[in-house]
Amino acid sequence: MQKLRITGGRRLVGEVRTSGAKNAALPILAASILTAEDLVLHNVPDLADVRTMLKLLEGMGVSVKRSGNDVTLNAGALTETVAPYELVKTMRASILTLCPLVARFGSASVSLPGGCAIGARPVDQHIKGLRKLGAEVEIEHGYVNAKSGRLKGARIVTDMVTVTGTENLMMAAVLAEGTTVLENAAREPEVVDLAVCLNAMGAKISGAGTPTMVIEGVERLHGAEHAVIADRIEAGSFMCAAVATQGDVLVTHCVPSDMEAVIVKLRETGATVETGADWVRVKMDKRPAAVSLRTAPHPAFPTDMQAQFMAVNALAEGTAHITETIFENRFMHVPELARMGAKIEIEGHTAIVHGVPSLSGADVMATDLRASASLVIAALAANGTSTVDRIYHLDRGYEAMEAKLRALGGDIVRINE
Ligand SMILES: CC(=O)N[C@H]1[C@@H](OP(=O)(O)OP(=O)(O)OC[C@H]2O[C@@H](n3ccc(=O)[nH]c3=O)[C@H](O)[C@@H]2O)O[C@H](CO)[C@@H](O)[C@@H]1O
Ligand SMILES: C=C(OP(=O)(O)O)C(=O)O
Repeated sequence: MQKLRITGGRRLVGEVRTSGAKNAALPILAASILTAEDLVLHNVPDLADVRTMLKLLEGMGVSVKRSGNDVTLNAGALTETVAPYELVKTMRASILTLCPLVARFGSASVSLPGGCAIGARPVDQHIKGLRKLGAEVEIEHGYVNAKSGRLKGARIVTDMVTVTGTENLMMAAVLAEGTTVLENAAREPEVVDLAVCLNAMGAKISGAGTPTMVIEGVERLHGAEHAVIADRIEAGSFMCAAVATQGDVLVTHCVPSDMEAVIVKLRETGATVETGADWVRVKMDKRPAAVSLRTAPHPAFPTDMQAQFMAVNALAEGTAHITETIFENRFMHVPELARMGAKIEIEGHTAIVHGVPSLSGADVMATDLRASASLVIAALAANGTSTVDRIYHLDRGYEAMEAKLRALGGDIVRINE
């Protein structure tokens, strides 16, 4: 089992390049199903989840050529419209193959992803929306089985803002007959990136990035070339690490305007945050001030940055209230941070973090993707050595994280134990 061994107490200083966004790359890879022509993608991060999505698509008959961060997909010979449980259970984003399969082939059988460590994560809104577009959808033996002729445009209002739901339904609507209006659509930059890619493939989507998207269906999509946007969560994780270690880090190749809520909170810690067109520099020369926050859909503070900010608050001066409104069980990092000396109480959806002057290195266990990042940040700032176990969670979503942190001066190595 691989672990990270981290000896804390070193300021992170230097420059780090942001990778492509996992949460944009995965839906865009699934969009390759929508055309028989080549989809040429750049800036695709090398992550466990990306490898899983490519394996899933290859299993369906999609041809995949990969060279570094460039991937060319061709679904011209796709013959299999089943997403099996064995792959889906390792990556929820597999559900994103459902709507493109139904839209282009009129049938799909995709394993239900089920819950995961952070919450129940149902997909009822995807199913409801797909039915509204005219598909027959049944749940049988743990699979979502869908059938339809050509889908028909409709007005769909989701009960809540759902990122994957918006993405899936966009991919159904692009090939439907007539116009679809998606109300209460997610506004995340990754949703916008998918829309940009789909429009490059010939789709007619307007309003991406607003709560109302209008999608005029077309008969077919064609090939396209697209570069995946920067990973705002990876960039934000490095920014938190800079604050926690009282460092000075220039994060390049990112989109500061996609990270406004995070940048506001970083400034509240007392850090100096400068931004340019595609970079953010975070400088910190003192113990951070405690910063309260509440997660909510974009453009509010992202749930995917909650755990990393918890690590900063664990070391802060004062008490912070962190309220998680998206997932019912996204505080699994709390008991692990406590092993490092953090003082955190949980009351319902809120974690009350009483900052301590220093954390101490300990053996801790990652429970999910962003919890892993939180533990790494805490360990980089702690006195002494920590080991972070179960880093396969981290490898799902961070490209070369330990190499990037080492280049900033962090004492971090991957060990096999
Ligand atoms: C709005 C939001 O912040 N979404 C986050 C969510 O996206 P992800 O797409 O995984 O989750 P959704 O946005 O779909 O879910 C938002 C909320 O709606 C609920 N829901 C969703 C779909 C559905 O059919 N039924 C239903 O009840 C979920 O349980 C959750 O409480 O997790 C990702 C990974 O951490 C984050 O990158 C996204 O920022
Ligand atoms: C939890 C995450 O991913 P997923 O939705 O793939 O589980 C995440 O990106 O933080």
